[in-house]
Amino acid sequence: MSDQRESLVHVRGLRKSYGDFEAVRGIDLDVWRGEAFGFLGPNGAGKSSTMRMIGAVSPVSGGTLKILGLDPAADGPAIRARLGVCPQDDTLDTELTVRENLTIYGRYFGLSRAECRERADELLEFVALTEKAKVKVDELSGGMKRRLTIARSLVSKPDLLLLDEPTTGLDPQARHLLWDKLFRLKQAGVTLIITTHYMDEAEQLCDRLVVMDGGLIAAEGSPADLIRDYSTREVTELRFGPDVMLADHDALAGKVEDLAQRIEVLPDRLLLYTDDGEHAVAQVHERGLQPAAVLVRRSTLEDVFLRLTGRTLVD
Ligand SMILES: Nc1ncnc2c1ncn2[C@@H]1O[C@H](COP(=O)(O)OP(=O)(O)OP(=O)(O)O)[C@@H](O)[C@H]1O
Repeated sequence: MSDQRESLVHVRGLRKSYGDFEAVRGIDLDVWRGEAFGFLGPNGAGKSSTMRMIGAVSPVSGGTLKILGLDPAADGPAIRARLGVCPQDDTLDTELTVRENLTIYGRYFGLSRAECRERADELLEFVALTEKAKVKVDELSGGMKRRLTIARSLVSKPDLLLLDEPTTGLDPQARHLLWDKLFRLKQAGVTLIITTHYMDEAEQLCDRLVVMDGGLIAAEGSPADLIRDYSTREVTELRFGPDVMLADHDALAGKVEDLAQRIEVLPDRLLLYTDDGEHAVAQVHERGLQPAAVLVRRSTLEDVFLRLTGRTLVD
């Protein structure tokens, strides 16, 4: 059967070096039209380096990269004209009003003044900033600035939108509002590529993602696939005070390890990976263990990451 999907970003053996240091060490992936694709990984994993190469603003050190079917070494300007980019740091013009930030960008993309005004109004409404149109950017909250940056990246009606850690530094309410906007864009058919070190963000937004660590891809799949392949249905957390854990680390782990398919020992908790959390809890009590708190929860991408790398995502 032939593959009907259109690869907007085609990556094979991609590498990025800074001097002697290799930040991206040979990765393979495809981003298909219409999906929301995520790069999940801790600080320094190589997500931004990969994103900058996909944005055609940082040269490739090795391997193959095609963006919208074009080679960034030869067709950088043509690629950049067709992408929307929302960088990690806000790069808005603080001297200008909210609206002017959009209209100026429209002019840059060759829209007429009337088209710029129309597009700016449409986008301000989409990101819920119509009431702030005449305000200077300096006066906006962090969440509003992020929404304006996203609006700006949409001025040229791109097929592919790159978002580098879109919600880092935002409060929970601002994050949820932004997720809602990104979700609507996805529904409208915009292909999204998102880097994040928040597992909940990856779970909420991404159809498919790669877990990156140390410049390599540790795993790839949908959030549900990754959880199925690399974790159990449930996780039982046994929380202890730090003093107990430090003193009885191995002894505690030894008392419960046969109850689970896998256990993880964290500074304040033991994690028991089993499909039946309630059963594990009953056994723990039967064995006379007295954790300060017990929690049975479903597995998340954080558990996948811990399994793959032995580390938590946000240390
Ligand atoms: N311009 C540069 N020169 C030298 N080293 C760099 C440069 N940019 C990134 N690095 C290094 O490359 C590694 C990967 O960085 P990168 O920013 O791609 O990771 P990341 O996964 O995006 O992390 P973060 O979440 O912190 O942005 C890090 O060790 C970083 O210090």
